[in-house]
Amino acid sequence: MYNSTFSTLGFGDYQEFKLVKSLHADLNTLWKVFITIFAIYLTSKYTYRVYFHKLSGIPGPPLAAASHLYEAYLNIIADGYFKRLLPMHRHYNSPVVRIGTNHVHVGDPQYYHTIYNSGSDFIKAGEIYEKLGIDGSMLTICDPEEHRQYRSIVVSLFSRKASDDVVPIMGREIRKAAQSMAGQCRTGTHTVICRVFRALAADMTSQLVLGKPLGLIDTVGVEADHYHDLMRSVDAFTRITWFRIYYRVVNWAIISLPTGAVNLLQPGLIAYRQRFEAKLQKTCKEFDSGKALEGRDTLFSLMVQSRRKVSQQIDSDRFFNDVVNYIVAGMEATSYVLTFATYFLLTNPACLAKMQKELFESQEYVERMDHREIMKLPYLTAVVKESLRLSNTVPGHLPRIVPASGMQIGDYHVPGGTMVSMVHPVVERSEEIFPNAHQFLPERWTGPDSHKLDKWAIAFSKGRRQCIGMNLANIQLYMIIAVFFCRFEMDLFETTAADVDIVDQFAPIMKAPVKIKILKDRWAHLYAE
Ligand code: HEM
Repeated sequence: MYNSTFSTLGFGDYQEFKLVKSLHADLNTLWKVFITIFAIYLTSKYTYRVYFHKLSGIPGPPLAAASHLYEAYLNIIADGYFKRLLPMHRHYNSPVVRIGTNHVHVGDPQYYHTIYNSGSDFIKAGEIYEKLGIDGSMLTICDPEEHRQYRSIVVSLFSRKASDDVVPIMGREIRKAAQSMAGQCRTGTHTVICRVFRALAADMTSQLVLGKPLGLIDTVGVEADHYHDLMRSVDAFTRITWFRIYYRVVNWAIISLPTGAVNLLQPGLIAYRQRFEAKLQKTCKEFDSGKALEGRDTLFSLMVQSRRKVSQQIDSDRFFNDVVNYIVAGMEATSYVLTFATYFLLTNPACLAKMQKELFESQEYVERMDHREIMKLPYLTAVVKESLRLSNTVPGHLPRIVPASGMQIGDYHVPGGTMVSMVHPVVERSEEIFPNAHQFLPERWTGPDSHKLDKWAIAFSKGRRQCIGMNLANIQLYMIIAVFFCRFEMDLFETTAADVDIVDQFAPIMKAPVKIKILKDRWAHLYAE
């Protein structure tokens, strides 16, 4: 009878019921043991990291010291860890705070040059840079000797002279962009200005690095929203940058994606890759057959010539990552500063009027796009410097590793091997260095003592790891601001201060795009058809 009862319950007989019951009890016990061990493990880890770790004497939020999840939450879900850092220094009243298990942040500008200047022994932190998913790109090379060798191969591409040589093509491209915006002026439509700047900057970077513009500017005015595939791809890439950094599996998963999925997520990227690979192969073949490489140097020719022996293979994945890094760094950083400059000028009519007066008085140079003369204009120079200062182009930490001897910060000794960072606003928003630091005041760069501030102009970073594209970026900033503001009377369109607040995706992303309307084309008569 018992057995029939057990069989109605789904068991063969009483013995089987007992067996399953004891198994169930064993599993329950096992589960409890597992949870207890796990809780002990977490508690000891927490206790060790917060109270006994070599950085435990440095103030900071205990959760940040205990786990990377604190930082991951703020970077992935909230607006970005960088927004919490300056308040943290105030809260703990300390020049150094512990912001991760093995990571401190310095909040006193006097240490900036120790960490980032030439001659500094603070090397880039591989823990962050090597996880960006762009292995082989200059930005991610952390070993100082490897970086020195690589940079010496390509540095001539980015010299002031090489950047000057790009100016005639830059002038042509700026004219094209301005013409398409003039068209919008006639139809009364608004422009998402960062997309025009992104197109210009991507084309200029590829002209400098690859010897030819990618042609993005030709789509401005053709595509209604100017949202080129390359921009979509870059946006898709940056959206997951923090996931890549914290969870390696994401990088692995992306590499393993089938072509169709990559095309969907990052439109056009595979086509670019094929194009660059074909060009690289062609350059290799030409060089290997003893043919002299013609024309101006490009990344292709320099990389091919730098191989230790003829026919040595170039790792195409790493080469492609390097190309992508140049284009993305050039496109995003430059367009971002230009967008901010536009916003600052359109919300500060007195500064705009002062700059325009100077531009109108030099209109012949601006029309001719004579960059040497344009770059001498004092108020425009001040506008460029102030826009660079306030736009916080690299919101992330720029982490470095403290050398073996350690570092003294105020009363605290930071041991060698610790990751140390300093976000740019520590310097760029310092009231001691830049009084009324949150205001857009180009005048601060024009006074008799203003040259002393140049030491604190750090938007491109300093030292050996300073931005290699600085010359090109500067020329673009001057030329584009000069031409657009001399030619057009513009106004913001449905754009507020909240829109230009930024989210840190390793690159800064504005909460909403800056939109403008062109009210008047002052040069319409020059370009009348
Ligand atoms: C206004 C525009 C720009 C700003 C504010 C800017 C800013 C910076 C900063 C702060 C760094 C240091 C990053 C770090 O230490 O992790 C950097 C590095 C770099 N930038 Fe730029 N950048 C700009 C434009 C460009 C352009 C136009 C290019 C390419 C042509 C470029 C290519 C690079 C590269 C390759 C690096 C890595 C250099 C190295 O590690 O040696 N950037 N940039």
